[in-house]
Amino acid sequence: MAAGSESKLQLVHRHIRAFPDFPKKGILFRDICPILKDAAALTAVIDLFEEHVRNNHQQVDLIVGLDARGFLFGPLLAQRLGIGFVLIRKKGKLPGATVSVSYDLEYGKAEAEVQEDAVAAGQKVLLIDDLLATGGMQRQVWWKKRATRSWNKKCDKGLNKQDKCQNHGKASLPQ
Ligand SMILES: O=P(O)(O)OC[C@H]1O[C@H](OP(=O)(O)OP(=O)(O)O)[C@H](O)[C@@H]1O
Ligand SMILES: Nc1ncnc2[nH]cnc12
Repeated sequence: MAAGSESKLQLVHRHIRAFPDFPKKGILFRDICPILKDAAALTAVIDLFEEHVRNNHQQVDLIVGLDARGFLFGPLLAQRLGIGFVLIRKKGKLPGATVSVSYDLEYGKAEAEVQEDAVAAGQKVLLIDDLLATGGMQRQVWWKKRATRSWNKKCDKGLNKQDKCQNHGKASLPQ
C-alpha cells in the first residue's frame, strides 16, 4: 500500500469510536459518526474506497447502498466513480414493484427491499455499507440468489452461465 494510503487509513481508524454494550450487552458498537463530522476523514474514506474499486474491479456499473449507513458513503463513492447509486431500503419504504429479503443482524432481524427495475440485465454492482459484523446483511441481500429472484432472472438473460451473478468477494478498509 502506498504511504499516502496508509496515513489515510490511520486517519479513518482514529475516527471510529467503540461503545461497549450498545445497543445490547455484549455488542461492541463501532460508531462512524466522527468520520462524517471530519471533512479530512470523510475524504480519506472515499479516497480509499475509490482506490480499492479502481484497483480491484475492472467494471462496476452501479454502487448499491444498504439502509441506512450505506447511504452515507455510497452516493459519495458513486459520484467519484461517475456511476449511479441504488438504494436497498428497510421494508415498506420504496414505491413500485420491489423484491425483499429477511436477514439476521449481529443484534436482531431486519427485512430489506430493492426496486425490481433498479439493476438492468448484465450490470455489475458493488455493495457498500459502513460496517461488516456477521456479514448477514450482505450475504442475504446479494450472495444468496433466492432473495433476489428478479435480479437473477435479469442476470440470467444478460450473462453467460459461468458468469451468472458472480460474487467477486468482499473487502473492508480498517480490519
Ligand atoms: O454484518 P451484519 O451482521 O449484517 O451487520 C452490519 C449491518 O448492521 C448495521 O445496520 P443496521 O440495520 O443495524 O442499522 P442502520 O439502519 O443504522 O444502518 C450496519 O450498518 C450494517 O448494515
Ligand atoms: N458492532 C456493530 N457496530 C456498529 N453497527 C453495527 N451493526 C451491527 N453490528 C454493529
